[in-house]
Parts: sequence; C-alpha cells; structure tokens
Amino acid sequence: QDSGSDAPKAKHNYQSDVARLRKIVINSLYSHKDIFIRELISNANDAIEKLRLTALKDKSIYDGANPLNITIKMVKPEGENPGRIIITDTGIGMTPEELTTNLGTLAKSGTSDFLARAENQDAAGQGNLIGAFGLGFYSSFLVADRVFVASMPPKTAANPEPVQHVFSSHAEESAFEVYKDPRGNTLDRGTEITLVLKDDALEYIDENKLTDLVHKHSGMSSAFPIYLQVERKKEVPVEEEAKPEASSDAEKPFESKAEGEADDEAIVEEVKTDEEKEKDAKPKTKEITVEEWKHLNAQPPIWMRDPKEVSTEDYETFYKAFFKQAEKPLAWHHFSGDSGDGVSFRGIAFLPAKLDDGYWQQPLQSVSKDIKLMVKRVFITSDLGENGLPKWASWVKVVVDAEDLPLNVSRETLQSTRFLKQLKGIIIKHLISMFQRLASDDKEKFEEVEKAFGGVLKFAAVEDVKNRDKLVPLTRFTTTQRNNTSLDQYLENRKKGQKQIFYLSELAKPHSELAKSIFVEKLHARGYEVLLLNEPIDEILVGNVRKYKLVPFQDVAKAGLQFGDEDTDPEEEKAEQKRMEEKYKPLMEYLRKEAKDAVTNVIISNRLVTSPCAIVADAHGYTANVERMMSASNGQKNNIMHEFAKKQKLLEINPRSPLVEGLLRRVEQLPGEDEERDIEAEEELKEVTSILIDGALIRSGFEVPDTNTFFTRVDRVLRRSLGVSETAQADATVKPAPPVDPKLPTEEELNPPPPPPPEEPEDDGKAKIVLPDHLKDKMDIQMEEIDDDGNVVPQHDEL
Ligand SMILES: Nc1ncnc2c1ncn2[C@@H]1O[C@H](COP(=O)(O)OP(=O)(O)OP(=O)(O)O)[C@@H](O)[C@H]1O
Repeated sequence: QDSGSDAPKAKHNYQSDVARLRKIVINSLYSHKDIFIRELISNANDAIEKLRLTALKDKSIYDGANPLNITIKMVKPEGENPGRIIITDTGIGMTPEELTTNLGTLAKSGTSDFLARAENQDAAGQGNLIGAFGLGFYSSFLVADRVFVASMPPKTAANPEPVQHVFSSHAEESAFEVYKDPRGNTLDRGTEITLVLKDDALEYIDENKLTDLVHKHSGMSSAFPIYLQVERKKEVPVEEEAKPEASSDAEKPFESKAEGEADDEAIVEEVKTDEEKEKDAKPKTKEITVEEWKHLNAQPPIWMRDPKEVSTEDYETFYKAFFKQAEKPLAWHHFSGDSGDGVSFRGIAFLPAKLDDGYWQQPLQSVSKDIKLMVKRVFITSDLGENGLPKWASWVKVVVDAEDLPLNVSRETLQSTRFLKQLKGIIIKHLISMFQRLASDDKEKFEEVEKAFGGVLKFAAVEDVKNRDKLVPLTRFTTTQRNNTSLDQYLENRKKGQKQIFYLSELAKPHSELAKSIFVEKLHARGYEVLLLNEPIDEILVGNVRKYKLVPFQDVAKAGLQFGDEDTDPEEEKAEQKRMEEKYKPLMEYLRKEAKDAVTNVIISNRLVTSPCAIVADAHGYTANVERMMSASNGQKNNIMHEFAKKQKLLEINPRSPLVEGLLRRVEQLPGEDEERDIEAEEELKEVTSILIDGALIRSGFEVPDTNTFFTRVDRVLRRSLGVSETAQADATVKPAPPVDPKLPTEEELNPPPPPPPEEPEDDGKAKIVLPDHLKDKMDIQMEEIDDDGNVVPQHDEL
C-alpha cells in the first residue's frame, strides 16, 4: 500500500487543530505510548458497532455472514522492512472522502478545549488530560513514524462498487495522502491500520506485552472478539508436513497456516537407540512454526462476571477505558436483577471522582450521557430519551446489559419496550443501595462521597419525592457539636423532651461563625445540638422535608423555640421567671414604644446567655437569612406581603445582662407625668436604646434601617464617653480644585517620561559595593582594596 504504484494521490494538509494535536502527541506524550492500542481498538470497536447498528435498518450492508472482529498482527523488522503492527477491523470502513475528513480534521467537540489546556500543561498534566479527552487515531503517532489506513466501506445502493483506499501520513509531515490501494481490494470490508513502528517502539512486537495491554485497557470493554496473531511451535508427523495446520478453536476467524519451508523448520533429530527401536514404528515428527489466532478477550466482560472475582484494579481500569475518564471512580455498585417481566440484567453503576464543573448551573432537565445499555454484551444505546435519569442522578456512569432482549432491538424500537421505562427505576434503586451500603459499611469512603456529592444527596431528597425516605437519611450536616452528622445521629442525641430538630441557617456564613451566633448560645450552652446550615440547598431541604421521623425542624432564629424541658423547671425557677417579667415590665413597655418601627413586640428571652438582646422572626416573619434572599430578588420590592413579613420580628431581652439591667434602672429613673422632665437625659436614653436595638438587629444578622443615623448616634455616645464636645465640628476647609480646563491633556501630560536615572559616579575601574537606594543612608560598607598580588592594601586614617 506504499507509494510504489503510479496511482494518483490526493495530497491534503492537516487542519490546523490536527497539526497542533499531532505535535503534542509526537513531542510531549512520550511516556503515554501504551494508550495507542486502547484508542485504536476503541475506534475499531466503534466502527463495528456502527456497522451493526446501520445494518439494523439496511440488511444489505451486513447480513451477519462474515465475522465481526478485531485482529492484531505483529511483523518483526527484517532487513529493509521496518517493524509493524497491523490492526484490522471488519467494521463500517471509510470511503476516500471519509478518510480525508475523519482523519484529517477534528470534528470532536471539546478538542479545542483539550488543545488549549494541553498546550498550557507539562507532559504529566497532558497525560491526565488524555484520559479525559482521548486522542483517538492520532495516538498512532506515539509509536509510529508512518501510518497507513487502508479502508473499505460496505457495498450500498449508493456505493455498489466500493474501492479500497489508503490514507497515509508521516509523523514528520504536515500533510497526508489519500489514494487507491495499489494492492487492490484486499479487505472484504472494514479498516486496516498499519503502524510502521519507530525504533523505540519495537518493544510492542511482543506477544506478552500486547496481550497485557489489551487485557488491561480494552479486553473487557469490547463486545467483539479481539484476536492477536501469534507464533506457536508444533510437533507434526512428517507426512503431514505439507498440509496446513487447521485451527482447533471453533471461534477462530481465520485458518491457521503452516509457515516455513524446509530450511526454517527445525527437524527433531531422531537418535535411534536399541531401547527405542520399538518407537520406530511410530510416525516420524518434526517441529514447525504455525501462526495461530489468540483470543484476547475470551473472558466475559467485567459486568457479566461474579463481583467476587473482579479486583478493584479491574473495576478502575475498566471504568477509565469504558467511560473515557482520567480519574478513578469514587465508588461502584455491581448489580444484577430481573425486570419482573422476563428481562434479566446485570450492570455496574460508577460514582465519578467528582461532579462536572458547572453541574449546578446546568438546567434541571440535563440529560445523562453515560448510561450504556447493552444487550448480550453488544452496545445498543446511551439515549434513554424521555426515560432518562432525573437531574440529581444525571452524573452517574452505568453499564447495564439486558440478557433477554432481542439483539436486533434498535434504539427506536427500544423506546417502546417496557424495559426502558423500568431502567430508570432500576438504576436509581441501585444507586441508592450503593450510597446506603457505603454509609453503613465504609464510613471513611462515605465521607469522601459526602464531600463530592453531599449537595447532590440533599438535592435528591428534595427532588425525588418517591425515594425521599431513603435519601434524607443519607444527608449529612455540620452541627454545633460535630461534623458529618446524619439526622438519625441527631435524633439519637436528642435531649429528653426535645420535640424539634434545631437548625440555624445563614447563606455562605462559615460554620464556625454560625456556631457563635446569639441564636444558638443558650442551646449550645445547655448541650442541645443545632444543625448549622449555610448552603442554599440546606434551607430548601428543611423547607421541603419539614419533619424527620415525625420530628419537625425548628429555625432557632424564629420565635417558638422550646427546649422541651420547660415543664421540669423547678418551682422556684418558674417563680423567678414571673418575678423577672414583673421587674422588667417598665423596660419592656419603654422598649415597645421605642422599638415599634423595628419589631412588633418585646419579650423576655429564653435563648440568650450573655448577649443583651436579639431580634427573632416570629412565625410569619422572615429570618435575617430569608430577608436577605427576598430583598435580593427584585420582584419582591413593593410587595405588601413582603413588607408585612419583614416587620414580623420580636425583640428578646436578656434579663441577666448587666446592660439590660442598667437600662432598666435608667428607665425607672424617668420622671413621672407630673414630675419635672430632664429632656437631655431622656434624649440620651433614647439614643442608647436605639443603638441597642440596632446592635441587636446586626447581631441577629439583619440590616439596620439607616446606617448613617446609627453611626451618628454611635459617634455622639463615643464623644460623651471621651468627654469631647458633642457639637464641635471638624475643620472642613479644603483646598479648592483649580479652574475648569476643557482642553484635552496631551499624551505627554498623561504619561510623563520616567525621571532620568540618578547620575552614576564616574567609574574609576575599581570594584565597589552598590547598595539599594532605601539602604544608602542607613549603612555604609567599605571594601578592602586588594593589590595586584591579591594582598589587602592597609587603609590609613587621614591625619
Ligand atoms: N477503524 C475505523 N473504522 C472506521 N472509521 C474510523 C476508524 N477509526 C477512526 N475512524 C473515523 O475517524 C474518526 C476520528 O477518529 P478519532 O479516533 O480521531 O476520533 P473519535 O473516534 O471520533 O473520538 P475518540 O477516539 O475520542 O472516541 C472517527 O470518528 C471515525 O469516524
């Protein structure tokens, strides 16, 4: 197929992206040479799959008569002839136009992304990228100087007399050629890729090496048989010498053929001894070399095997090759079952290492790309159409093989089978089983899973109402006492009488800060556990689920907090509570008047320990968190309900706070109606009160209505405490700007030239120490003078 003939050749330049990709392959990916076999087998597998799927619609393309397989031949270098590896498939093949476009241009979406990323990475980084993107056909150039692709498309009505063509390309050249194969139509149908190996790739001409590579990367992922041509020594009776050796393996696609004339046959010398004379009766034998086809993927694919016999490494390598992933999967679940109406299936669900970047930005109806439905090992479709997985599970990578569907089921007819409708439920069921198993048997792994998919599990619990009972127990939370807490663990830690699951929620606030919130101070001090929520999905989850095992969630920033042990308070405590209410009555009345714009009521708090006061939302009001979210959405402005909800707040005061006690004393000192008023003292008290209320708003996460007024008041209180005049103004005189100048500034005015460098003292040829400018006036270093003989010249003080 080389240029020996006069056949006209079409010369084409590679598309620029291909040229860039080939450059990376040839120059940088040296240490990833092995992948060429995986990539070429994957292409061969795809080509056969394509033939099979096309033949479902057009029987004339393939009638099932000749075998569908992939074969690999090794040719050792000999004299002028270089070493070669030849990979042939009996797939869909390519016309000359397809050879040009498929192999000379990059149609793959994502390739430019690959190139952009690969060009900015070192070889190791590029190596990782290969897993994610695949290099496809171009990986040939990792091992080959020259590549020939001979291809023969099937006979079709449009192309009744196909002609075999060759695509040929040299690693060093930026162009490729496509021409009629000078050898004629040697392929019945399909593609034959001849890799003319580089000298440093001759190691691949090795049965064991190729066998291992195919086993490792492709053996389990191709449904079609992969054969390697190997040489075997055989003893044959001398009279059979002339006959070719027939294959004993029924599955072999080719006849094995005897090789070698008399001179390369090793004849077994028969040494006749007396004892062996008897054996003379036996026919004479000799050793000959025969070529055999070794079936490299005779083992069933990984999903069909007994999970006990599949190693972790097998699962990981299979996952990377089959789903084209760079990273190992985080976990997997190997399952089997029966659909209930006669379709039995086996499959594996894999949890990827992480969610795709942008998962949360994708629309809710994003489709899962990696559900591979096979029938009896043969790939049928990845498109489950309207029966696709819900968004929460769209990232899972699954292979499912249905035993009892007809092989000729096409993607279209499949849509109407019941099995496809059931498949979604089957996958979700096994996915949830995997999470449950990890959560109960492998806590460490589940923590990893939680890190990567914790948000997804919460999202699932909201979205998948049918499975909610199974999904909610899989969610994990940070609490005031620990991390990674399940709701079951929370309930186990519930205190006697506690009838609520306490939570505090503030978007994007770190857990450590939430834990210091005034809303949890008493709960925490008393030993109650509080869930700390800071992701939007957390709040959506508790808002939708509302209860866990009948116990309702309680936002601790809202009114209605009950510890649940109030009944057991000793009598004297209840009496004390009553006394406090009595004692603080005047302050509460005063505050109700003063704080009427901010809150609807003032009450004595049962949630505070050290803080003087807090603002809590009542049952119909917004917590600070919700208020912030609602205010951020424009639609809510001027909405009456929104304004109403914003006002539904209570001021809680802590009677044990010295500040509140102090305030009470001052309120009690206010003159009665018929007594003489001290206006200044009243104003001062109002000011302190208003700072206290605004402070409570801020501590509780709300915004103060008027920051300017708030700080002016704070300033005044500061002045008083520092003994500075409250009315004295700062000197506000400033230098006025120069007169208006409408002329546009010149470039020189805008970018004045840099100042000339400071004049260097004239060079006297002597070595000196140069100090940076900022050190010049701080230190002075003198250098000893050295004479021509290298001796230090003694320095003399000037007389
Ligand atoms: N053995 C083959 N038989 C038929 N067509 C082939 C064969 N090998 C490659 N092709 C064609 O060449 C195209 C480019 O191949 P290449 O390996 O570069 O990319 P790909 O297979 O599309 O992507 P990837 O390898 O990442 O799956 C393929 O899409 C296919 O159309």
